[in-house]
Amino acid sequence: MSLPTILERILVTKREEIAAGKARTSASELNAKAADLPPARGFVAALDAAAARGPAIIAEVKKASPSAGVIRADFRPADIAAAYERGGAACLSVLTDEDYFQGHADYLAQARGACALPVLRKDFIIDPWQVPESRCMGADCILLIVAALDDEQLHQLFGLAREQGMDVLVEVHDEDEMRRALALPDDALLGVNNRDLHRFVTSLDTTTRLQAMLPPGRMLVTESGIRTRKDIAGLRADGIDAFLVGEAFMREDDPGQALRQLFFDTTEVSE
Ligand SMILES: O=C(O)c1ccccc1NCC(=O)[C@H](O)[C@H](O)COP(=O)(O)O
Repeated sequence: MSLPTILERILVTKREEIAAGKARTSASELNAKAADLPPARGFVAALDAAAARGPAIIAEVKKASPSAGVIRADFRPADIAAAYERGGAACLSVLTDEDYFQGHADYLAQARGACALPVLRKDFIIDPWQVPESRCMGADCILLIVAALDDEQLHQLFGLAREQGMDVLVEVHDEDEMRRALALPDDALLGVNNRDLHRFVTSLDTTTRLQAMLPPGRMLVTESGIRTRKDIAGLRADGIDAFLVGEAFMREDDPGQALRQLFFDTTEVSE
């Protein structure tokens, strides 16, 4: 019998966390609270606007990960968000999972409160209860990981998020998942995660391979393992407009400056 993947382990914990959350706050309470909130910031609109000028960057606020352990010990989400905005990010991604990423719902609120950028809640959304929960946290966009959902759940969660005014980043790892994602309405933002969830290794070729399945002109976000200007030049040459980057920024003293240098500095560097 093969060992469970990290995703399978995360989902076991997530189901327990959701059950505990539901015992504290009902879906109807969350829905009532969400109905009183101001409109979400347009996540896809911000990416589209940025992509019209150059690469569109989703900059991730990430303290730790299962593959890397603690990435940034001095972790101040508000300062990081402000730095990312100065550095030219189009949007933010904030990890809210506590057990595997040392994230927190408060980090999303702190990051969003420190800038004007739309914010993705990067977590493992598998239950309808988490949709208004995300909206109440301040999320402008949620992540749906195709590998974690059957088709019925995928379409249901997508529809609920759109009803609540949030955008949705739909993440795939392979051809079969991409086919399933393409069956969603066209306003689904598609992302390819380059990280293999069995071995943790990242391969940017995954993006190149799966991008070939998209209709021309459809935006694709490449996620994970983007570290160098050479990586970016290769993906740009393949027509990729949108990049989700965490670790490469978070290991630097000034993550915003790191973003600017990696994506927008025109000075030559040898890599
Ligand atoms: O980062 C991990 O170790 C990880 C493990 C299992 C599931 C998801 C994981 N990461 C979430 C992400 O998708 C990344 O945080 C995001 O794409 C940024 O990646 P990177 O630039 O490599 O930090």
